Amino acid sequence: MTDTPAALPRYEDAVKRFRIEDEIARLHGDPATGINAYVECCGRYTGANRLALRAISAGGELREYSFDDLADMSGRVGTLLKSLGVGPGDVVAGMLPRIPELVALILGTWRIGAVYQPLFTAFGPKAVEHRLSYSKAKLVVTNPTNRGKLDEVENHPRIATILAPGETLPEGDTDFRAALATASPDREPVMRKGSDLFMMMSTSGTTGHPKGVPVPLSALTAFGAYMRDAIGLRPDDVFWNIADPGWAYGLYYAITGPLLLGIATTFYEGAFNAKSTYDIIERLGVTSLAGSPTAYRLLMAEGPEAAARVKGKLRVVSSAGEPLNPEVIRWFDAHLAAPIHDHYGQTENGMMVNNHHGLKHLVRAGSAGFAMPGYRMVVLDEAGNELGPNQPGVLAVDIANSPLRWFSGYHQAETPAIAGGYYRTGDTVEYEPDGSVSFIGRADDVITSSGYRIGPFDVESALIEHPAVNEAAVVGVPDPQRTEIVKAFVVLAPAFQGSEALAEELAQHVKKRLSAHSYPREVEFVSELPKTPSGKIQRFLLRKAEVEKRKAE
Ligand SMILES: CC(C)(COP(=O)(O)OP(=O)(O)OC[C@H]1O[C@@H](n2cnc3c(N)ncnc32)[C@H](O)[C@@H]1OP(=O)(O)O)[C@@H](O)C(=O)NCCC(=O)NCCSC(=O)CC(=O)O
Repeated sequence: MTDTPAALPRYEDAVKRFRIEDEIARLHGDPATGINAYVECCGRYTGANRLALRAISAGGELREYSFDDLADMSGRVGTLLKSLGVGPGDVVAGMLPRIPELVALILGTWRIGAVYQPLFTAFGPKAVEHRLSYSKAKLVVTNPTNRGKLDEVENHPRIATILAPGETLPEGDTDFRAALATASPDREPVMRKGSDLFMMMSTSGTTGHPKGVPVPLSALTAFGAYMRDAIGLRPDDVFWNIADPGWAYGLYYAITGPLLLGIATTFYEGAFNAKSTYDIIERLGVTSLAGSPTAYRLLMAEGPEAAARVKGKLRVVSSAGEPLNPEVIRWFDAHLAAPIHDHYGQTENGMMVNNHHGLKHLVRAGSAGFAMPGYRMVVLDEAGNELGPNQPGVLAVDIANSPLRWFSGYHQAETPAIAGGYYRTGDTVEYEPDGSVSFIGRADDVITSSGYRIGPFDVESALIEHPAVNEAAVVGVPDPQRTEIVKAFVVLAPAFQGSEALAEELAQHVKKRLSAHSYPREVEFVSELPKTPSGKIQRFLLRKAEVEKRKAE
């Protein structure tokens, strides 16, 4: 290790606060007894009629569930999974909206020592097929809205479907609700090691399809630390993280994190809009809100009158997924009287750089924040040397000196981001002498849109499936609402002519086949794409030209 740069004066402090071994020992008495995520997030809070979940249906009906209710439901899920042949280490996938059964499914999966894989409900068959093929999931649990997509997935595993009254069960499926009604709620948790997996996530990179991110049980320590130190969650908070649990921020910190601390979480089944968000904040008296800047910009766009009715209600607001604009910080202060703090993380390792609501000395307005205690974050040059303040480089985790770090490589795929004792995030940053970090951008072609991380290769692959498309290059272009939007440059097959109708058809094709959130909102037809002499598409040239074009407008 080179000298600790001045940027990280709080690093020793961090190591003292969080040693994974100490934390696991604290939670379990003796690490040799093992760990079970259901016990951590539910089992140990039963018997006190303690609130665990407020679930608001799409129609606005509020139902509350205690940890005891979730223990009962997840026990039944565990029994059902066992009867379907699922055992410790097997993967169970869930493609469900934010309904109480989703929490029961996740906890029940963990209870029997199995691994939960989220499938975002906006995914089309192509995105689902890829994820199920590498995870080798033994079962998918879904609902009728999403069930049809699985028919287009080759070699899909067994399916359990959650039916509403009056809906018919597709042939061969297990009726999830009916099976739970008769299953025993008594299910002894299967204890595992800290290095065993309990989630299988996925994330997009520049090249190839999304890769699996295996999450070991030891990550619970990091998830709890984020909730306590960065979100600053308190027992008296009414907490709502609006992120979808189909992705890391939602699964880690809308479900796992609050339940781990024994604090209730909130689900709203309906689609996001500013009005319903204000309604729910007012109705439940939400005091701690988490979500992405796009969601916050949409709240701003609703105007000060809409904000006025919840002004002063929010104690703290946390923002993740994209850099937070200073304008949002000012607006939240003026119209909601709420401190909104920027937090940074990735599916790999979770949140790592934050303005900590719970640690006031680790806040610097306008910056991305400080390394979370438990992580030693550094900035590296291309050769892998640690840089000092005010020098741009790649943000990285010093593996040996970050006790909360848990990511150790992609599922059955190379992980060039881990090398020389560091994990490189792929984000370009620099830091101030006080250790606060400022973001400059991505060091690769990954697109950040509405807080989602979108891999251009996936979108290009979906476009090329369309008969009109010969070649495609996909880049992120700046957008005031969504940070970036996906733009596709398309070279058409000879028999086709570019038109608005064809652009729309291509967008819809990607939306249906790949995912509703990653379709190109702009399509430009071009005669050729810029390439290197070896034939590699130079996306950065397209992006640069777009940025310049937009500046000139
Ligand atoms: C800010 C938002 C609430 C705004 O929601 P919107 O609905 O306006 O827009 P969107 O971008 O989600 O959706 C784009 C399009 O997909 C559609 N769509 C969205 N969800 C859908 C679903 N479940 N089923 C079918 N369609 C769906 C929308 O209607 C919309 O269509 P149309 O365009 O036709 O209107 C949302 O984008 C959001 O929650 N973003 C945060 C994402 C997030 O959690 N990021 C953290 C991940 S960070 C993380 O986990 C780390 C990592 O990434 O590695």
